[in-house]
Amino acid sequence: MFLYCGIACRRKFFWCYRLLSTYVTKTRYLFELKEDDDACKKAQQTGAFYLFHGLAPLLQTSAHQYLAPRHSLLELERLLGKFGQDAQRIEDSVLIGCSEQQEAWFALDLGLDSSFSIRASLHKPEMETELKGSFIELRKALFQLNARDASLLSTAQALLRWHDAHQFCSRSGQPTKKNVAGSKRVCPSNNIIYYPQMAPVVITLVSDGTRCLLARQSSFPKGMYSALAGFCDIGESVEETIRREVAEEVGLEVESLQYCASQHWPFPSGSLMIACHATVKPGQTEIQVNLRELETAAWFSHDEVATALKRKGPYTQQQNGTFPFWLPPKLAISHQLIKEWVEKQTCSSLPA
Ligand SMILES: NC(=O)C1=CN([C@@H]2O[C@H](COP(=O)(O)OP(=O)(O)OC[C@H]3O[C@@H](n4cnc5c(N)ncnc54)[C@H](O)[C@@H]3O)[C@@H](O)[C@H]2O)C=CC1
Ligand SMILES: [Mg+2]
Repeated sequence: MFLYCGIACRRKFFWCYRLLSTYVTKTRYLFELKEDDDACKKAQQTGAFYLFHGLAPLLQTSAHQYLAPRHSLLELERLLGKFGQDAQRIEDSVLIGCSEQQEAWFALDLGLDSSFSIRASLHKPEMETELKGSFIELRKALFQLNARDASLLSTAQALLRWHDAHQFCSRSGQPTKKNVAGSKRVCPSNNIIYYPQMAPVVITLVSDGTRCLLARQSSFPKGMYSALAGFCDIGESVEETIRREVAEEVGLEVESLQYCASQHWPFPSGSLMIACHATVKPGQTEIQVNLRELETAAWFSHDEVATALKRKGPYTQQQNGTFPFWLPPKLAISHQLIKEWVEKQTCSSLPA
């Protein structure tokens, strides 16, 4: 969809009109809100707020799914007033996106202590009743949200967590101040700017040509296997991380690395998951599991993996005491990576 629109430029009275897509318009609007505190404050007047409590989003249940309700500034001010909290607390909110009609979306945590309100966490049950919802841990709810809400709430949680953990300048020890959008914090005593950070993680599906290697950490739900994942060490390229992680975790050497996709992942504190395929070097298929990192790892055939992709939960214990072999749900990037491998294998086995 294309429309005519005006983009407010820094220089007063200078407007340029040209054909821009809705996406570009939206992107430029968000950029403006991050750069201009007054514009962002104005956007809060007509904007909508996603609420959190102790980093758990407010959710409502609807037909086996969770919905994330939004509240206007007026509703939020009323709520804070009712619970004896200062409306200044709204200054803790962070910008997380906007609609195509340029309604700005913010996230606010009502449970974290802030300079505007301490001991806020006391009101959680009463707030849930008032808001007709529950504050549910994101880890439990993520896969029962639609893709848009999952992405917005993941961003919001990572950003709220980052602000909560970066209240002070690591050089001067003085309190830092966030800009209105929450895209940075500044130390007033030395002007050091802190930007929200995320940790790059590589997730790799290793193949030997016909089988793929899947592994379990003891913290995974019973029966679930996934591709190998690991944080990038400082100074490493993505390719170096893949080679090191595969060697560390399963004792194999890989080559023919191929990028698949990426995804923001809010756990443990905001990661950029970079998904890749890799092939083991010829003759290197014997797995040596690093038990400090993994519970187990094994090679799986195309048919085993294709069947597991189609399997639907709940994955309950079977009569023989074991759990069925299953794979991460659709929203997880590992699912996409494994699905892509299955599709490639299917194509390559078709007669030419
Ligand atoms: N979205 C998805 O489909 C999947 C996501 N993951 C995520 O990938 C991430 C990395 O996987 P792991 O196998 O746990 O990594 P890993 O193999 O690097 O091992 C984790 C260890 O790395 C160290 N570490 C180094 N840098 C770290 C950092 N910035 N933050 C935290 N720990 C750091 C810690 O000692 C930690 O115990 C996890 O957060 C996990 O949630 C894992 C599998 C699937
Ligand atoms: Mg790992």
